[in-house]
Amino acid sequence: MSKYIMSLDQGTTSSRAIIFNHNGEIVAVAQKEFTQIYPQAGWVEHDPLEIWSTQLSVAAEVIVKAGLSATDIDSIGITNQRETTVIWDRETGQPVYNAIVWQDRRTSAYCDEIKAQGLAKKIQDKTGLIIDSYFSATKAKWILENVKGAKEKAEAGKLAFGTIDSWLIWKLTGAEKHVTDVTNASRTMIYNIHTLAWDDELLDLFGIPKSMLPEVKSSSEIYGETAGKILAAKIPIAGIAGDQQSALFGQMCTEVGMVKNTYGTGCFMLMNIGNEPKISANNLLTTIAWKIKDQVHYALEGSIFIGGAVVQWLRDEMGLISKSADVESLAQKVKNTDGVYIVPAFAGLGAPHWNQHARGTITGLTRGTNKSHIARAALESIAYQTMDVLKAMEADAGVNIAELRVDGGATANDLLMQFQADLLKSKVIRPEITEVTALGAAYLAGLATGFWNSIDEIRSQWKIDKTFIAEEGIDNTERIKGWNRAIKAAKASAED
Ligand SMILES: Nc1ncnc2c1ncn2[C@@H]1O[C@H](COP(=O)(O)OP(=O)(O)O)[C@@H](O)[C@H]1O
Ligand SMILES: O=P(O)(O)OC[C@H](O)CO
Repeated sequence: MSKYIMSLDQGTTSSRAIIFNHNGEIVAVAQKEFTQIYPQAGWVEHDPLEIWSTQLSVAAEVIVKAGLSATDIDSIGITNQRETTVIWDRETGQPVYNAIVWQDRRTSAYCDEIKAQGLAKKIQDKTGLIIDSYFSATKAKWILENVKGAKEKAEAGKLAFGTIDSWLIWKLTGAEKHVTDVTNASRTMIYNIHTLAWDDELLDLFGIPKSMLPEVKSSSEIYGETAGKILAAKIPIAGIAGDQQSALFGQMCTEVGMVKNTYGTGCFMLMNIGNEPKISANNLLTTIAWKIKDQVHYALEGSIFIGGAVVQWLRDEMGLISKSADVESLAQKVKNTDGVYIVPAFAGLGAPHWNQHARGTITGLTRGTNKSHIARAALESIAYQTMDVLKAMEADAGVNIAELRVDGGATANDLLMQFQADLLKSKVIRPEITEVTALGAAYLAGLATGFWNSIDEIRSQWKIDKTFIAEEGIDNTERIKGWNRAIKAAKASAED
């Protein structure tokens, strides 16, 4: 029996490949960043061919790094940045346009239009989603309407639509398989999460021909195998999940009520809500967590567009730090922000505010404000946004969330994690393996091939690195007031 699983983690800023052993431990990692394309304000694109070439090269590299050969790999799990939309020509395999990234806001005005037509409830009831340019449907519509000849070709069945998982599998299988899984489909705004089918009425609304769409599969099954010489052996592809759902699974939030928050470029909090797709009354999304065999699990999700990216902004645009990790020591030089708040609404505000036009805002500046206050306010903004989502989730679920499992790059920051625990008054639990996104997809693949026999077998692999507990006696009333004032200011620019 082969002893390893390879996870391909295609993220917003980099393509990664990680090899895990049977104990769920990391054997090797390879990573490549790729180009972010900003054609105009609010637009974000990726070159699908660069996504493919970086992903393929890290897959080959990680096998060598681990000292293995392709035949040692039992199967591949794929996890990906979600919503990002690729449309390609079935015959030539060439994308007809760059991938339009989840952060891209070009379809905001159209989204406002369909909201004004009163479609919000219908769309949320069917898809679990809140109308926003974040999701794939309006991005696909934009490509079909703005790329010359695309609409006609699509109608003639010559084009294929896919989220990044579909695109990678199409490439990995040598144009054999055009598939996706339920988790990715549930981010498109054209997939009915109750009937588990593409929704004809919504396809009509967005002008997307059904013939373009991938076949929707479960998250854990053998979809196909790598073609020819792509990886020096034919390896089954056996797991797919959008990266946030994959992290929920990798965190082993397999019981109803368990919650994780991933602190990466954005922050994404998901709660397992079991087998019924409860629609949020508090501006959260309902999404599919995974489907294993015939069992569908749903999740409530709060998506925050700018999380760790506010630290990148301090580094790249403000020049206050030279590497992300330096934000902690800079912020630690002051005891508090002295009343300064940053609302990093650089791409509007996601959950629970859903304001496409809000702008990033700094409030509370005084003559004495220095770099450290700004660094601290930037870090705290990640925690405050998380608090807003958690409160909405508690209201929806009617429970007190006493424990939050955390992962992602910014969880390395102890100052942030402690502040988060203080603010939420919940336990913030960081596991030993923070690469849970990749691990989740590896588990899904390994469960399909029999590499692992059951969820019970893998549950014990999840281990705590550190638990952050709120300091006793902290009163958050004043600082939360200040945050709410700052949020108002960020929204005010949209009202004008
Ligand atoms: N020590 C740190 N403190 C705060 N943020 C950090 C730290 N280290 C990394 N980050 C942030 O974490 C993000 C990267 O996390 P990662 O999980 O790799 O994200 P993604 O998968 O979205 O690319 C970056 O936005 C970076 O600024
Ligand atoms: O690539 P990440 O980790 O920033 O995740 C992006 C999310 O999937 C967007 O919904």
